[in-house]
Amino acid sequence: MTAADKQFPPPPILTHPSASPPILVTQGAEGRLYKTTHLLPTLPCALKYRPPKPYRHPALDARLTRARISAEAKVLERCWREGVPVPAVHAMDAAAGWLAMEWIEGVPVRVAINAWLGDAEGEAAPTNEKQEEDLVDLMRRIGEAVGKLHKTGVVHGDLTTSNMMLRPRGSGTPANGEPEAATQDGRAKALEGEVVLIDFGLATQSMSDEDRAVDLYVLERAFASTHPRAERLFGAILDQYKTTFKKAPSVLAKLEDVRMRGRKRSMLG
Ligand SMILES: Nc1ncnc2c1ncn2[C@@H]1O[C@H](COP(=O)(O)OP(=O)(O)OP(=O)(O)O)[C@@H](O)[C@H]1O
Repeated sequence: MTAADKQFPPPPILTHPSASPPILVTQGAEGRLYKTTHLLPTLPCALKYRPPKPYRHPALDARLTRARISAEAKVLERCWREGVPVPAVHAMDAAAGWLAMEWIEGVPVRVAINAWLGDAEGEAAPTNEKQEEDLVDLMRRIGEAVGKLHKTGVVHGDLTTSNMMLRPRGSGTPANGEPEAATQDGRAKALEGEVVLIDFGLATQSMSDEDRAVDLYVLERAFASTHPRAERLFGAILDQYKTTFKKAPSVLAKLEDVRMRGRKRSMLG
């Protein structure tokens, strides 16, 4: 048990006899993410728990936590209903600060891309056009997922390749959960799978071109800094976004303005 667990023990749902012993996956400033099971010991689930914040007034803290958990669940449910690739919501108790959702197998897209590109410190893995097509294909799947999200009237608020999972199709999950990139065969397979968007903690319902353009801009900036070697391929995401979402042209025009503002800001320091 960590010091944080001692201060605010995990919610009772995690110690219910039907749950498997929870594994703490991440501990962020706002919350913790556990891997456990829900209802059946064979049904893995991701449980997001927002513990009380001792520095906030308890009444305000309770209200904020409840509102955030409910908002995240509502957005996820809306996306799920409309066929956007997101984890399904299994259960929640907003007042107790937790949300249980489908566990997505696979690795974050960030990890898959960087493993495929080769160790950032070392030499870039050699690629020919045919191999590069595998990466472009993944970029298209990202563009499609974001296009579907925006079509639904949701903006994510923190689009990065860490907030997308690459779920292997069928049951071909690598046993250790690591991306397969060591062999040529593994390398080809490392980029296969379905892109699933996660972490809707900052998501909002919005139909505005400006909000959608900012969502794309955040992704563009994050992509350039996380995958500088693949930055020149970012256009494939936007091309597929345009194919998936019919209102894309006005969003992409706005994206030009947002980029311009970004450049001005960085010139001013
Ligand atoms: N449904 C899921 N299935 C599998 N892994 C998940 C799932 N949700 C989250 N994860 C893993 O847990 C990590 C943290 O999750 P998430 O980003 O939602 O939490 P957080 O950053 O603490 O949330 P917030 O930004 O709302 O405070 C993710 O990067 C991912 O590796």
